Order: sequence, then structure tokens, then C-alpha cells
Amino acid sequence: MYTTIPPTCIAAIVGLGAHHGLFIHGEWHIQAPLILVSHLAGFSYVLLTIETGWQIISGYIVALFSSILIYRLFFHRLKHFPGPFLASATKIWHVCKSRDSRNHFSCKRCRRNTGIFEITVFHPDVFMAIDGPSSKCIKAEWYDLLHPNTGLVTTREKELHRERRRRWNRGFTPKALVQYKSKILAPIRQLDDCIRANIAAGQVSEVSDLTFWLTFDRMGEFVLGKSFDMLKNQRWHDIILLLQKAMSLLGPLSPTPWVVQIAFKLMPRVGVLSDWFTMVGWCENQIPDEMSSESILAHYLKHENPATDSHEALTGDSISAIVAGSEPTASALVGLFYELAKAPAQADKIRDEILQKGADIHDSNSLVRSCPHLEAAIFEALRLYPSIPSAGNRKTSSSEGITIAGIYIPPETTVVAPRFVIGRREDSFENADEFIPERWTTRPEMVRNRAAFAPFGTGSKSCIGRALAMNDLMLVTAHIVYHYQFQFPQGETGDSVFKDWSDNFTSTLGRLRLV
Ligand code: HEM
Repeated sequence: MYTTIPPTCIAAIVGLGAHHGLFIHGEWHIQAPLILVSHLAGFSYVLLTIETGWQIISGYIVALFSSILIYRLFFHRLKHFPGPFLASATKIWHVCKSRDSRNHFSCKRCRRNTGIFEITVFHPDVFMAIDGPSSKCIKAEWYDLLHPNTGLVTTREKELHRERRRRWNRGFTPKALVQYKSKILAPIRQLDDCIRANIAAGQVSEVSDLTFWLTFDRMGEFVLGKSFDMLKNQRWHDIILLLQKAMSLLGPLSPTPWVVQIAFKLMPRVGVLSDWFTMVGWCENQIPDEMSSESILAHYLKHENPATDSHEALTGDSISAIVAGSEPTASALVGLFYELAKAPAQADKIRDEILQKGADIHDSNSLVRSCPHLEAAIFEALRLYPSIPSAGNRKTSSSEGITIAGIYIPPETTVVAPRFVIGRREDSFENADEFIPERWTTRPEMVRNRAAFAPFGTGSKSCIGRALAMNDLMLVTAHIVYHYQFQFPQGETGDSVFKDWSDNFTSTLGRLRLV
């Protein structure tokens, strides 16, 4: 006698098999669009051809998701780590928490883990553990964001990253830097013109806009060989507006790279996503035009290597370099001018230092040599307003975990190191929430643990533009502080800079207006 197994049971077995045989192993975010489409197609076929199709589909879905849930809640290798219950069940919890692009604030409130496969570490040793010379960690799934376009920032594969970084380094030799460093002086003059015009008209200076225009113009020139001319035209460039709109997706969606892949691949013409692709198309079109310019990209093309320099790779590099270079410098400037407006004595101290030492405000080497307080004020702004406040996730290798402060983190685990929380730890910095540049000069005892300060990252994946960024920050700050005294407009406190700070991988601080 034969007994037939009901189709619903077979579907449930297939669901369990899909989880244990397939999805439990490795990474699936890149294939997420394909998985979704093939499941929808399969479900449609079953519904159309089998009378009890919906039962079969339910059997499959219930078994698959129950298996995933039970595994995550009771058997996962990270189940011993503390964290909100729902966070260990689904990443959608994290998306809900960061829906207003405030992941950095959530990390501070939560102070615990935010997801399955993921450990958030608040200990200052984390930076060295994930990016130090002996680390085997790679960049986490998030970095596949631009797939198939990959820039230096988003290259996850270690060897490929090393190769691309070597090529980028050629554009950052001391000789090349001398040339790029002085190119900030023209945008600074344009910034100055804007401020003077505002003063003459009795108008408030929109510092947030001005600093973003300055740094994007600067990066346009640096990466593509031509400025976006926003300071000159005193208005946002259409492409940068599209880029900013598209970046706003990263705040809520960063915790789920698979959702990003589905959205990018299956809905490229919908809403903000279409803005993103317009911007990508624009960047693609800029590349062949710029071969002869002095941009970093042209430098790259001159040494083209077909193995690594596909058109996608160059597009990825141009987008990620524009974003990586502009937004962080702009937000550091907004944070710094906000603090200097709150504490004018600090601005006076910088001005006195420049005057007393006779430093040349057009030469960053002269400023570095003579103005430690200026440099300290910039460090303090970078500590309080980190340009990458919660992102920069790494993943432990498939064979080795890492140990941080005596706690072992297993292989294949995403490690999150939120700079916003770590840089404001009271056990690392005395009066940690206060702007005290002296902690970097005359009061070193106020820095209790230097490891908690890593605004540019550490090791082989750290910021390649650090020298350029410090050059620009020194020159812009010295110029403004030397020539102007500034304050908040009547009736304003500037508090929105902190309150409206959003975390879209890079920081966008709230609006700053000064007179
Ligand atoms: C205040 C200004 C800046 C800050 C605080 C900053 C900070 C950082 C940090 C923390 C990283 C590591 C990101 C990660 O782990 O994913 C990074 C990477 C990077 N930054 Fe910057 N950055 C600044 C300015 C710049 C500038 C001006 C450039 C352009 C020349 C630049 C280009 C890059 C690139 C290309 C990477 C990727 C490096 C790699 O993956 O090897 N950054 N930056």
C-alpha cells in the first residue's frame, strides 16, 4: 500500500531545504533581485496550474520563514550577545529604527547590538581590531551598494582593493598633492566673494550651503577635472541635488543591503532611484571627456589597466570619490563653525595664533607648523561630528574571528564601530560632549584613550584623502576666522545643526546660518 505525501508537506520540506541547504550559507544580497523574481514567477506558475496552489505556496513560505526565525532566535552563533529581541529576528527592525536617517543616535540610545549576523562594538580598540595590520576583516555587504559599479571605497575583495589603492596612491604622491592642495585657493576666493556679498546686502550666510558648494566644487575639479561651479553660480548643481536625494535612501536602507539591491535592480525608474541613475549616467558621460585634464580620474586613465579599469569601475570611482571627498569635509566645517560660533573665544584664539606666529593663511604647511590650536580645533570638530558617524562596517573572515577587549567575535560576522558613540565616550575623553581643542595641545590629560579617535579610519582601508582633507580644512578655517567674526543670527541658537544631523553613511549636519 502506498500513502502519498500531501503537496503542502513537500512544499514545506522544500522551504526547509532552501533555508538549510542554501540561504543559511554565504551571502545572498546581490542575488536578492533574482531570488525575488524567480520566487514570484514560481508562485504564479503554481497558482495558475495547481488548484491547491495557495496551500503549497503557504506551506513553503511558512516552513522557510519559521526555520529562519527559529534558527536566528535559538541557534545562531551570536545568540549569546545582548541586544533587543526583535533585532535578532529581523533586520527590518533596524530599518524601522533608522527610518529617519538617525542611525548614529539609535546606536547611542541602544548601546547594544542591532542585528543578526552583526555585532556593534563600542570599545575604542575596535578600529585597530577590524582595520589594523593583522586584521583579516573585509568590508561588509553594504559596500556592494554600487554593484556592478565599484569604486575604491566600495571594493570588498582584498586583493582588488589593494591593487586599486596602489593605483590611487600614484595620484596622491607628494608632488601630485602640492598641485592639488593649492587648487582649493580659487574656491576659497569664491566663498569669500559670497560672504562679502551677503554682508554687503545685510543677509545671513547659509553656511551649510556654502560649505557643501565649496567641497563639491573642489571635488568636481579633483575627480573630473571641472568644478560644479556652485559657488560661482550661487546655486546647487542639478546633479548634486540628485545625488543628495539619492543618498538620503542610505540612512534607512543601509541595514538591509538586499533591499537596496532589489530596489536598484527592479525599480530603477521609481522616484529617488531614478534620480540616482540619472546621476550615475551623468558621471559615466563625464569620463571620456576628461582624458586630457589634470583630474585624478584622468591620471587613472593614463595608466589604464583593462583588468581592473572597466567603465563601471571608473564610474564607481568617480561617484564614490566625489561623495567621499565632499560631504565629509563639508560636515566637518559645519560642525567646526557651529562650535566656533558658540565659543567665539576659540575663534579669537585661532586668529591670535595666526597673527602672532605670522602664519601664511594661503599655505597649509605654514599653518601646520605655526598653528597647533587651529589644528586642534579641527580635530575636535572631527571627534564631535564624525563624517562617517555609524557606518564603515567590516566583516570577519570566513575562517577567523577577532577578539576585542577579551570578547571573541566569530567568523563571518559584521562588526559595526559607530564613531559618533565611541568618539564621545567619557572614559576616553574628559567632558566628552564638549568642544575643548586644548585637549589636543596643552591639556593632554583630557584625552584618556587616543584609540577612540579615528576620524579617518585606520590601516589599508583608511581615508586616502586625509592629507588633502586636512589641507582644505586648515586653509578654509584659517581664511574665515582670520577675516571674519561671526555669530548666530538674532534669535537663533544653531541647535538644529546637532538636532537635524542625519546619517546617510556620511554625515549631513542640520542647517547652520551665521552673520
Ligand atoms: C574631513 C574629511 C574626511 C574625512 C573625515 C574622511 C573620512 C574617511 C573615512 C573614515 C574613511 C573610511 C571609510 C570606510 O571605512 O568605508 C574614508 C575613506 C576614503 N576617503 Fe575620506 N574622509 C575625508 C575626506 C576625503 C577626501 C577629501 C577624499 C578625496 C580625495 C577622500 C577619499 C576617500 C576615499 C577614496 C576613501 C576610500 C579608501 C579605501 O577604501 O581605500 N576622503 N574617509
